[in-house]
Amino acid sequence: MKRVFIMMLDSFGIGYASDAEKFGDKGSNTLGHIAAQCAEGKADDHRRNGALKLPNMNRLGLGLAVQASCGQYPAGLEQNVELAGGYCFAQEISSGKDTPSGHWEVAGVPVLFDWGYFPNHENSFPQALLDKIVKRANLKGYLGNCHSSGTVILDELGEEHMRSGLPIFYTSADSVFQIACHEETYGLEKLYELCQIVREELEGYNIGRVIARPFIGAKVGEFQRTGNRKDYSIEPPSATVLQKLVAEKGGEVVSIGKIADIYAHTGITRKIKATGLPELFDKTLQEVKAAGNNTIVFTNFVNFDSDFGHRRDVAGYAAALEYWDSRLPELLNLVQDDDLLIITADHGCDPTWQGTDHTREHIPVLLYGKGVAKQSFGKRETFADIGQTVANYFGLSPMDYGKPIVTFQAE
Ligand SMILES: O=P(O)(O)O[C@H]1O[C@H](CO)[C@@H](O)[C@H]1O
Ligand SMILES: [Mn+2]
Ligand SMILES: [Mn+2]
Repeated sequence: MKRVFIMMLDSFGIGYASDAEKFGDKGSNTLGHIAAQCAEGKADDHRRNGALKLPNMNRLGLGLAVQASCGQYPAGLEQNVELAGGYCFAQEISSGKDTPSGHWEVAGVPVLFDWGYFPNHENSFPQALLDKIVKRANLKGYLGNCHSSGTVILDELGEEHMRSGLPIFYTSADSVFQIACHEETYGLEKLYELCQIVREELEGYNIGRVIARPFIGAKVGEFQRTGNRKDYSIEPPSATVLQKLVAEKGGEVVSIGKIADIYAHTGITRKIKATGLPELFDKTLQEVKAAGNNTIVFTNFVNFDSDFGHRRDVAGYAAALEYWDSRLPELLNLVQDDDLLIITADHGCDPTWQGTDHTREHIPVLLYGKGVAKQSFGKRETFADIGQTVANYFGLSPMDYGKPIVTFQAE
C-alpha cells in the first residue's frame, strides 16, 4: 500500500536563506531563535518553561537539520541522538515567502513569477479597485485600507466596524487582500460573499489570496478571530503532485485544515475541517488510520504561524512546538512499512524578528518510513525536491522541478 503523509508546520523555518537580505531577513531563524530564548530562560510563562523540548522531531534529525542549515545546533536540544529517520533542509526558489508559494513549491510547482503586492502602508489599495468593490458589494465604505497585523487592526478598528458595519480591509508584505468582519454583527456568509466579489475584482492584479478574517467578541480586548477563516487563492500555475496523483493513479488526496484553500481546491479529493493544533492532530490520526492505497494525507498546522509567529510570541510558539512534538509518537506508530511521512514547512516567521511578517528561511525536511535511510540528505536546492520525491514514490510522471531526496523502486 502506498501512502504519503505530509505534515506542514506553517512557518517552521530553520535559518535564513542565502537570498534573505533581499527580504530584509538576513539573520532570521525561527527555530534557532526560539531555542536560544528558551535556553536562556526567556520563554518561561504559564504555558511552558526551560529549554526547548522536541525529543521526537529531534530523533528524526531536526537538530542536525538546523545545524546544517545555519551552522549552529539549536540551543538546549539533545545532542548525539540515535537517528530514526532521514533529514535535510531546503531553500526556496519561488519569488515570495508566502504560504501559497511555499506550499505549491513543496508540491513541485514553484512560483517563478512575481505576485502583485499592495506596497503602500497607508491607503494601500488602489482607489479604482476600492471604487469597484464598493459599487459591486453595495458598501457604504470601508475601514483600514492599510498594512497591519490582523490582531492589532481589530483593537484599532473592531468597535468602529461594529458600530458602522463597514468592513475592515488590510494587507501585509504578502500578496493578500484581507477582510475582517464580525461574525455576528456583520455575518459570516455576507463576509464570504464580499470576499468572493473582491476575488473577482482582483483579476489582473495578480494577488495570491483574498482572506476572510471573521472575529467575535463584544469590545476591544475581547475580540478573537475564529476558525471560520477562509482563503480564496488563485490556482497553481501547473499541475501539482497532488493533481498528478489524482489524474494518473485515481488516487486520494485528503486535505486537513487550510490545505484545500491554499491549492484553490485543485488536486484535493476530500476536505476535513479542523481548528487548533489538538483537533488538527486528532483528525490527521483519524485520516492516517483510514487511508487506503495511493493516498496523500496532507495537514497544514496553521497555528504556529497565525497564533505565534505573526504575533511574535516566542513562548507561545515554543509551547505549540512542544505540544506537537509530544503527539508525534502517536503518528509514528501508525506509519506502516511502505508509508512515507514528511514533516516540513512553507516559510519562516521568526517570532524574535522585527515587524510581523514571514521570514525568508530554509525549511526542515524530516523523512520517516522503512524506505528512508537514517542519514543526512544534505542541502536541497528547492522545496520542489519534496514534490519530486512524492512523484517518484507513487510512480507518477516526473515533476518539472526538483530532484528526489530518496528514490523508490517502481512496483
Ligand atoms: O496578521 P494576520 O492577519 O495574521 O496576517 C497574516 O496572515 C496572512 C496570511 O498568512 C499574512 O499575509 C500575514 O499578514
Ligand atoms: Mn504559511
Ligand atoms: Mn502567515
